[in-house]
Amino acid sequence: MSAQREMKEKNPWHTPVTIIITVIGVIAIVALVTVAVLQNRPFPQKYKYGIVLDAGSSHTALYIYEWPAEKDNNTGRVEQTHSCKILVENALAFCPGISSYASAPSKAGQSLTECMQEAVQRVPEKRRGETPLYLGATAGMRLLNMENSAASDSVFQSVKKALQMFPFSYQGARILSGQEEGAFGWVTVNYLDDRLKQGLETTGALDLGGASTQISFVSDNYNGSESPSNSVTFRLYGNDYNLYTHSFLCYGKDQALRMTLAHQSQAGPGTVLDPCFHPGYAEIKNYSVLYDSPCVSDRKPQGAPATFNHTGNGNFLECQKTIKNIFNFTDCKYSRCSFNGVFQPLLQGPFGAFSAYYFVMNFLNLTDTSIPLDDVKEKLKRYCATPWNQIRQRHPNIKLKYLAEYCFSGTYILTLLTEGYNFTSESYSDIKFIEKIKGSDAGWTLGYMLNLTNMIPAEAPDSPPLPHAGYVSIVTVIAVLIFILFILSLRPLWPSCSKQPQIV
Ligand SMILES: Nc1ccn([C@@H]2O[C@H](COP(=O)(O)OP(=O)(O)OP(=O)(O)O)[C@@H](O)[C@H]2O)c(=O)n1
Ligand SMILES: [Ca+2]
Repeated sequence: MSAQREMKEKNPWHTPVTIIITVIGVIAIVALVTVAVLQNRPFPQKYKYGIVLDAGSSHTALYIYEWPAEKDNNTGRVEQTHSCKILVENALAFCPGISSYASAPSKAGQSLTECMQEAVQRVPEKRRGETPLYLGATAGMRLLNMENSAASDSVFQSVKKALQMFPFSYQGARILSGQEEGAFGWVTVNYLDDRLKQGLETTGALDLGGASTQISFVSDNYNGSESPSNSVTFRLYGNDYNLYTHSFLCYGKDQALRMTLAHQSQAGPGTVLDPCFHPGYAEIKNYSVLYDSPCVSDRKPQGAPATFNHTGNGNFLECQKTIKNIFNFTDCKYSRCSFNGVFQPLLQGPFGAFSAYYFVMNFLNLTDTSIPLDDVKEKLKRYCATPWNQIRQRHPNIKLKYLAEYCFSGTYILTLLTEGYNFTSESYSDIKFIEKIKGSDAGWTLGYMLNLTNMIPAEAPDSPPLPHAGYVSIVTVIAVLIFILFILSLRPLWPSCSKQPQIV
């Protein structure tokens, strides 16, 4: 025992100096790591907000987006946090967009109030003043503007007045061009999929609205020289994109239905036996309502009675034949065309098909594009041939107007994709019917806001060479190494083996 005590007494590690040095070393390392952690600690998340109103032909919807305040310019992080559908029903329009207020413009502004009040609740008070608010109108207002520009101006006046009453930073209300609508839909899809930031192959965008439809994609054999009006170029995160885009006005599903019906009603006044509606479907419809659109107004039959009897006979193949009549496949002055003499390069890459593409195919249980196209047609054939009273019984909760049109809409979608845009049995499986991507709705609104707020930089943003955790780990390792080196440097003071006392 006494030998042990003697050894302890002689051990230089137990001298006050080495103990003090060790304690100071440990304190220094702890202090260094604490400073590194605190200094680089991520700030508590603060968010910024942006609001976009999508004034479509058949409805208006409000979207709120948010992103971390300190990442304004670094993107990849803007997300939709809330959406609100403006629900108004009046006798004239089933679920009207702002263009249906042409005869009572003041109501257009009023119709937005409820969703705007919701937006006020959703955006924290101190952020409201800096939150940009945009309204973009699409094909419904394009058509109204063509038909009656004074009425279109009054609708915008009413909408502007209403929006300016709210505590946001109002940035304007305007009609988007078809090109913008197509291009921003493409930006949204690729942004949400993180394809732009990583420079990955992009996804094409297919948008089917009520009054227009857009197709946008990047094709290696398109540089914009053939048909420059279809070209949109972007530089995003250091990559150049040459996008092909086209918007077909009047080829949204509601206007396409009007055109198809107008074509059929030209056969003679009275009854229209429509293969795109179920057997047993019969409704008296008004000619003036059918022809109340610039898409069909020039075809209005002269001296026709006020109404016609719209009856269905549910025949997919006949329906497809009838729908083909609204496309012109003969005139093309380019190397290749989709339809109506519009240039379209070779289809390329995967496609995301959203809005009515999704609503309709989802209802019909046909969103799975791994099902061969022939089987999809077979299913639709059976669906169209199902009697109207059975369809009504099967879907008691779906509004009759929507329900009656799904056979037409499904057939129109397949016709547009295969005959119009030239998707084949093989390339059909490149299409994905989508509603949302990572919680945000697919559509032009997000791309529009990202563009107007300059939130997608042209060049790849500089990022710190190391992430926070990496930085802290490296500082810790270096500090520990320095400490070990220091201990090693005290080696001469270590007790040597030869001096070890013998225990007997
Ligand atoms: N659950 C839903 C919602 C909408 N629709 C229909 O889908 C079509 C397109 O809707 P939407 O994409 O909302 O069109 P808009 O944006 O209003 O029209 P546009 O883009 O042409 O201005 C409309 O015929 C609408 O009646 C549908 O069948 N089922
Ligand atoms: Ca739309």
